[in-house]
Amino acid sequence: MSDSIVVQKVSDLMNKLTDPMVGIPVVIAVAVRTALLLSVVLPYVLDPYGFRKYPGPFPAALSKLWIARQAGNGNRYEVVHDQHKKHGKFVRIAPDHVSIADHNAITEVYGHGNGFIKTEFYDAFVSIRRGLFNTRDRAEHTRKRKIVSHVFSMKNVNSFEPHIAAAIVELFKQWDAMCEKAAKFPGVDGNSAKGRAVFDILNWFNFFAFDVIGDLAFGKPFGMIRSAKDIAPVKPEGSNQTVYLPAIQILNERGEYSATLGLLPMWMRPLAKKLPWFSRGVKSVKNLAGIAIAAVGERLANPSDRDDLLAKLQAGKDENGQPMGREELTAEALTQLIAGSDTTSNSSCAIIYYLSNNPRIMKKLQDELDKVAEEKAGGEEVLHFDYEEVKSLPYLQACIDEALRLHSTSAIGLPRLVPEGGATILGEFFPGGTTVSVPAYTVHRDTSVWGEDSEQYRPERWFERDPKLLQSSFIPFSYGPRSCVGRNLATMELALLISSVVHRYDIEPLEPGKKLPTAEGFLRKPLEFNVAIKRRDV
Ligand code: HEM
Repeated sequence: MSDSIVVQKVSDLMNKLTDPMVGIPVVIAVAVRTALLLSVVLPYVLDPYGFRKYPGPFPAALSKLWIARQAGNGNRYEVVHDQHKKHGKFVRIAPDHVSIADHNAITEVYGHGNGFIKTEFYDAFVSIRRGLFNTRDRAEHTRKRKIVSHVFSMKNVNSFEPHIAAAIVELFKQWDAMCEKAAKFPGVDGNSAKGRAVFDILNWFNFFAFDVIGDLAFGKPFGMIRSAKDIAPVKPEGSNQTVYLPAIQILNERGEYSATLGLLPMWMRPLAKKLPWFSRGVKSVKNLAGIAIAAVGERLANPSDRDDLLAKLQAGKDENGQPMGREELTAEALTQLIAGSDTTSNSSCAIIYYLSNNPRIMKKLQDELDKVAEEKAGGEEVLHFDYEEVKSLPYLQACIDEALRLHSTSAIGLPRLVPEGGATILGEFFPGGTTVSVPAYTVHRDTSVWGEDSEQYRPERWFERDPKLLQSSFIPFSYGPRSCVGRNLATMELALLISSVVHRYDIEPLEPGKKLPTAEGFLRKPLEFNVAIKRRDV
């Protein structure tokens, strides 16, 4: 696009934006318009990063507001994906940000020792104080990561298994009761008439994930499965009173708010927080912190000899032998709650969505699990599996991975700052201080890696294609020094929950073939998934 057309387009835009300034002295209106115009057009025309050559939506080249708007609409991953389909592997999604949809860029952007750090996008996620997830400083991150990665070593994670198993037992008590009721009192409509219990399985997976992380990170489950309610004790910052609030809803609101705020220029953020939509988000951030303050406070006031994540965080020491203080401990426990709850429940929901919509695959997985159950109990009832029994089942793992690939709860390109001196990625030079990202949703659909049917849910592809290539293109937990520290725990939780659910219940979608409705904050979240279930005859 020629520079004069750009100036004209932007000028029209600015005129529209500043129209309401009726009544403001003409001189001021003109000055404001000119300042806005120059701040947007000059960088475009001067092209200091050499980014004008990259295709993408025109407003994205002018201002960060374009990408912030996509995030606010809840489908940034999809809009960026469509741009890549249209333009290829490089797309400019903000004046200083290029999205690179190529698996070969993953190690270059996210790998160890490359010097790329998290951008100021992550500042919008800070509450109480910086935790492992939103710390940007490299030295501070290394210090925290040393303490926390020890907590999630395979040996430690194995000691968490009884807490997960207890939550599965609790969940099945509720589901069994609903199944029994539905079988005894078949309803008049299609599914309950068949003696199936009908419910939104996403809700239950949320209750499950919150109870597990509450149990591990705060010393006891929130009791959501038992009460079948989204409710948790909260001590708002600066208050001594405990109130009860919907934690899952608060977490969702906070994710949407932070993921949008983080895309606005720094100077705009304090102003944006005054707008009604954002001010609700500010409240959610405070309330979420209040959950950690209440829970950690209670645990510290009543020390226990429990062997859980909080105990291990308390015992953890940095390289100087220093443990974390109370505030840091609370912030890290909060980080685990945020990072380890709806990531797991969204993924569990997506896995069951794909399995129940593909009866052939579900049956094949059930056959694999029935064999294990037979070996374990010789025909007696198996309430749930142990990790040792399911961790190496090839088809189970392929079913889980295939759903993580397609759903990608972390779907956006996680933004990283190019280090001083710049970097060359896939032959293209990116100056220091610019932002690059590799979008998981798009990389997970690359037909040259996953096959022409990459949009299909087909676990068999994991046995047919080059395993090295697939693994190097599979980033549900990201990659490198900032990849998911809780991956071992998440892998165990998913394997235990999915194997046990699929073995015990026959699950049908209430509306077969219906697209899973999603909305994206920081994560791509399913909105609901209604199923009709009954106990299997096993
Ligand atoms: C299926 C479940 C999960 C998925 C898909 C997932 C995915 C991810 C991804 C993509 C990142 C990188 C985020 C970024 O760079 O912005 C991440 C980081 C992180 N995850 Fe997970 N996660 C899961 C479960 C968990 C669990 C169970 C925990 C802990 C209880 C956890 C704790 C963390 C933490 C603390 C970080 C920040 C690590 C750092 O910056 O050093 N995650 N996770």
